[in-house]
Amino acid sequence: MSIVVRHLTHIYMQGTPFESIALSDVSFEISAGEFVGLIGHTGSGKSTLIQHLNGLLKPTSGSVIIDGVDLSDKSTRIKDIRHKVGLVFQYPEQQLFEETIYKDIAFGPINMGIPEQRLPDMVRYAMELVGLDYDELKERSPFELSGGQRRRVALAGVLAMNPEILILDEPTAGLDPVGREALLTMLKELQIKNGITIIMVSHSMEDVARLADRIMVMNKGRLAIMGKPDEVFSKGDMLKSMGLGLPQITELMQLLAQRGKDVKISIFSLEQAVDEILKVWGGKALVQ
Ligand SMILES: Nc1ncnc2c1ncn2[C@@H]1O[C@H](COP(=O)(O)OP(=O)(O)OP(=O)(O)O)[C@@H](O)[C@H]1O
Repeated sequence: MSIVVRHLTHIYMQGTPFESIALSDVSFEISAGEFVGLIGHTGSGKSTLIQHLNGLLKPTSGSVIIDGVDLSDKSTRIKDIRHKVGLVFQYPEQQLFEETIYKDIAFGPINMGIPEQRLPDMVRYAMELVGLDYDELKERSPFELSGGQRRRVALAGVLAMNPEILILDEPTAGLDPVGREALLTMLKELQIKNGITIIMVSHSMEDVARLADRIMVMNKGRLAIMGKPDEVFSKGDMLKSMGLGLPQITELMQLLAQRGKDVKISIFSLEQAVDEILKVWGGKALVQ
């Protein structure tokens, strides 16, 4: 399911003294099955942008076309779009409210009018996708779980509606390192195994560099750069001028290159860096 955004502008409180241009002439396309990282300094327009992708916000001008359907067309049923495009806000676990995990995850499908006999299979499927054991957990209260597990329940609630596009606003915020890693691995698997298109807002250059096929960089309401991680992170000075940095491991490789070492600089993970360093130094100890 493709996403096409054309000349999208969004002005909050237009015509008042509080008017604020949050998005200005933003255009891009995302293909089905891509993992896109969305980065940008605070206030650059990321949240405003993602809320347009499932019709939660309406463009001041320009268009958003999901799978060939223009969300601004009068005939478009926004409810249908919301089932196809799952939006996971920051700290989604704060919106859990049912007494059991089962009821919380079934809430969306019930609202969609899914017949009751199909619900157990849908809830089981969604829980399996996020690595939660259906039989063990379905009757438990979400409030007995750890923060990371609660977030998985919230995510399962969105996945139960079988979205083709999943948009997440800083999904790892507030999780410990183990919880972060597990969640990111799970998202990558959702893309690879289930073919779900993923757009992930993140403040972590490391995470987007490692996971995203392409990265969008927002700056002051405009789409400043969109490209593969190596294209985006080759523009270090431009990123710096927007208050952003490079993944630390990329920076390390660039420093080695600047000091005359013949290393590849488009390196985004520790594993890649170790391989590259061992290749260049022939497996010998680096410090002798
Ligand atoms: N509901 C609103 N009413 C008025 N202005 C808003 C509203 N929401 C956002 N803005 C303004 O729009 C601009 C873009 O905000 P937005 O929340 O989209 O940025 P962001 O990149 O998601 O920021 P952050 O990283 O802090 O979440 C900012 O100048 C912000 O102050």
